[in-house]
Amino acid sequence: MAQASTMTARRPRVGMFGGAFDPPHWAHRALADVALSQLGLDVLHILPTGQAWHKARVLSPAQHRVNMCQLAFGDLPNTRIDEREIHRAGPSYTADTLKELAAEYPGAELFLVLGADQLLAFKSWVRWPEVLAQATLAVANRATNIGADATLGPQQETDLSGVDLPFRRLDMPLQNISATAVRAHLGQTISRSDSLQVLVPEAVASYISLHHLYQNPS
Ligand SMILES: Nc1ncnc2c1ncn2[C@@H]1O[C@H](COP(=O)(O)OP(=O)(O)OP(=O)(O)O)[C@@H](O)[C@H]1O
Ligand SMILES: O=C(O)c1ccc[n+]([C@@H]2O[C@H](COP(=O)([O-])O)[C@@H](O)[C@H]2O)c1
Repeated sequence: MAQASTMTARRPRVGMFGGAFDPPHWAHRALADVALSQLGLDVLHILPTGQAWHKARVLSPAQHRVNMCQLAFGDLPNTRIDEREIHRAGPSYTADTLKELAAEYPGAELFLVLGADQLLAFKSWVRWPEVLAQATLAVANRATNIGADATLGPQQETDLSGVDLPFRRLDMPLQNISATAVRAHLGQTISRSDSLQVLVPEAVASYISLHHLYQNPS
């Protein structure tokens, strides 16, 4: 009689990393990179947000953000730029996206990659318990000065000790960059493109310059 195998197959590991990516910057790329290696992902879906119900400003046209994501992340292994939230009608809810990914990868282990600021806001997300039931939160720390202040002053880690949610930490040196600071920099600096490369990958900087993006900061 054949013996039942004691070996269990490894479940595929699928990551989801969503963002406005307006524009994608070096910290986004670093976060995708550490997620791939530290979580041992088989695939990482990068999802530019369609309608960001939680953001006050109007996002740049989706096609620009998708194109910049291709330039920022396209050469990372096992990475897919996933446009589904852009094509979905209505606000982008992560619970919907994870439900779809779970159906597309039956039996897979799902990871949601995010920064510390979004972990602190997590209980404001729509159907957040559903998100938690579907995926492991994988969180990189972020400096406390974010937004337009991101590149200023000394860096201090966000205190996550009071978070009463299960999450896994990603080990990433603090990257003092935000998209808000990139947009502010572009709106204010006279000789812009040279210094931009410390904030965004070179190909993204060239794209921004070619398409005259972010000339009026918001
Ligand atoms: N410097 C950073 N360190 C760690 N995580 C980050 C950093 N910047 C962005 N993230 C994370 O990347 C994801 C997408 O972020 P998003 O596209 O909103 O960029 P942002 O820089 O926060 O943008 P904005 O300044 O326009 O709000 C979020 O989970 C966010 O926490
Ligand atoms: O589903 C929600 O209600 C929800 C609320 C806030 C943020 N998110 C998602 O979290 C990701 C990061 O958000 P942001 O604002 O940092 O770009 C992005 O994929 C958003 O769609 C999702």
